[in-house]
Amino acid sequence: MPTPPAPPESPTRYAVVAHALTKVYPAGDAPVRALDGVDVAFARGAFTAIMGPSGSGKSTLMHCMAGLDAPTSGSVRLGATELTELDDKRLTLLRRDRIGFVFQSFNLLPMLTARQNILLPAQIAGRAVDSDRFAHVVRVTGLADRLDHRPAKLSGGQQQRVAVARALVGAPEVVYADEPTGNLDSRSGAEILSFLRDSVRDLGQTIVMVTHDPIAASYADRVVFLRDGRLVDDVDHPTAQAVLDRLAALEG
Ligand SMILES: Nc1ncnc2c1ncn2[C@@H]1O[C@H](COP(=O)(O)OP(=O)(O)OP(=O)(O)O)[C@@H](O)[C@H]1O
Repeated sequence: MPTPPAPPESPTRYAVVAHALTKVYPAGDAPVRALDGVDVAFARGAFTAIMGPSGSGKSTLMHCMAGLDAPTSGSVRLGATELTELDDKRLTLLRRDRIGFVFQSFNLLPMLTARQNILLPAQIAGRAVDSDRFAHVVRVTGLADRLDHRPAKLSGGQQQRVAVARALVGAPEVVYADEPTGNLDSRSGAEILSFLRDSVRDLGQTIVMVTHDPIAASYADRVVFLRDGRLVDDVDHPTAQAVLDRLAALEG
């Protein structure tokens, strides 16, 4: 079935727009519909969390929106670019040049210093880093006196701060954070979430975060909820309690 085009306002108000997004994993007689017609738009300069019960499709949605996985049907736009029309090579370039990533497992290169890790994506892309932005990101993440340390000499919280700085320094159109506090103690996790929130407020960054944690979600401007591959709820200015209540309702 042909997919209707994404809404025309997407290049301006929204950083990312998914329309009628469906992902089916073949599994013999019982294929899994991980996404089942999702329509969602992520506003520029906003921090949005994606939540839902285990298996509801959160990771699949993020992977399809980030060009890491191809949907079965539907459309994903980053700005004015339709991701589903791009071949693998162009998707790789788009991820490199226009998207930042923060993963649960930090994903730093152990032989490089914090500074080298932060600058690596720009270096690979042959892109100059704005020195004011670098200084700002280093200052807000509190890494100024750690820049010459290798990851093994940094705590988990500091390593994740490096990963956040790396994602932010190139001012990507969107940063996807996948359980960014999953490996951190609560104090380090709160710091990382504050950096993410501040980067939205101070730098106008757009962030989309998958999380299981209602407290983490309460740092976001908005939480969208998935169940069985469908978008079923949406909360603005969430409190941890409001998120817990919605999750309980979804899981009940
Ligand atoms: N590569 C795959 N092959 C087959 N099925 C898959 C694959 N990846 C995900 N699925 C299935 O798709 C559904 C959605 O999975 P997904 O990982 O997106 O959910 P999730 O909400 O992120 O889950 P969790 O909170 O447990 O990480 C699940 O039923 C899952 O088993």
